[in-house]
Amino acid sequence: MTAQGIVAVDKGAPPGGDVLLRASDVTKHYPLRADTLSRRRRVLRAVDGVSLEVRTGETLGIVGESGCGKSTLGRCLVRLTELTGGRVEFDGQDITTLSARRLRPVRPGMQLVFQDPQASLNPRRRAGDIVAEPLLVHRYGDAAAVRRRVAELFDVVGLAGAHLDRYPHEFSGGQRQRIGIARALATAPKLIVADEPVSALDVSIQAQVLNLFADLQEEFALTYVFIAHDLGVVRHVSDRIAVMYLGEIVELAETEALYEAPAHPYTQALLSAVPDIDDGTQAADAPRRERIVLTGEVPNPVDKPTGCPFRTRCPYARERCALERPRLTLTASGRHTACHYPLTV
Ligand SMILES: Nc1ncnc2c1ncn2[C@@H]1O[C@H](COP(=O)(O)OP(=O)(O)OP(=O)(O)O)[C@@H](O)[C@H]1O
Repeated sequence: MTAQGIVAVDKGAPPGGDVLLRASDVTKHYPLRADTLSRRRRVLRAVDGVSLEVRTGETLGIVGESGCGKSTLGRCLVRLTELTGGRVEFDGQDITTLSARRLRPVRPGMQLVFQDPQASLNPRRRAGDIVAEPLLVHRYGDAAAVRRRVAELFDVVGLAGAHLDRYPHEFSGGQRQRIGIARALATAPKLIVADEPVSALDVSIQAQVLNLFADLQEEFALTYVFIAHDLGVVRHVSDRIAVMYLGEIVELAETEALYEAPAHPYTQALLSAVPDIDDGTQAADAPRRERIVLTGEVPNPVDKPTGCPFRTRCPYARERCALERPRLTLTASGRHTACHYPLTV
């Protein structure tokens, strides 16, 4: 157990499986009302040119401060949000522009678990009906088969014996999230995008739900995209981590490499704000991180800085950073970073 009560999951080397999900230059821009004076159409760049791959069986963590576009990206990846540009391939199929009818057989394979089980479960529906819904939508079988499957799913998420005819408010927060997970598992997905699945829960419950995610991954060979703002949480579940800032990925690396030697100044600053967690693996004389306090506000995604999006807060910014947008590129140490002057090469 760590100081946070989270059992450290040894993920070992990231599975070198096939690519299950590939995002290429994904953008999601929200148009704002036209400015009456200039008549300029302004857009909010929630996701701004994201490319990434998720391999079968791995967990890709996505971290970043509130508003950086994590949820929007997660929804784009499973096409719950229409993309403004770019492309998403899932299981070898380009799903970017599939019609609702053509998307229907693809949907069971990719599911979303939401942050707030209170808000994402219909309060007027019984727990059993909530979990049965995707089975009915995707015509799983007759009523008896659906009932059996629902009972099996409750068992799988650790709610064996729970009253299926109770309403969400009759369950605890952790139990409600287990119901959300059971609903996501109902259609036997390959991919689960979990959007801050534990941030609404007490710390002691967080550990249990994170361990459930780990067990389910092993049992059902699941692939996860795990979105969180909490770097401590994401470290314990992820094989690789993508760090987002203002709608862009600024660094993508294997978890330990990222924590040991961040290449992007933003990652370095984020990590420096995380208290060192004693999970028994650190040497007693291991150096402590120096806290880097970023000055200035996160810029508005409507008026992003020219060049590097982070340059207005970057302690190392130089002239080139204002002129040229750095692309996410592979460095010699095997990580991807979008920085003209990475800290680790
Ligand atoms: N439907 C929408 N219409 C307009 N703007 C939106 C919409 N959804 C999100 N945004 C904006 O897009 C940006 C990214 O939001 P998003 O929720 O994806 O970020 P996030 O990193 O998940 O933040 P949080 O952790 O707070 O949920 C924000 O500036 C947000 O205000």
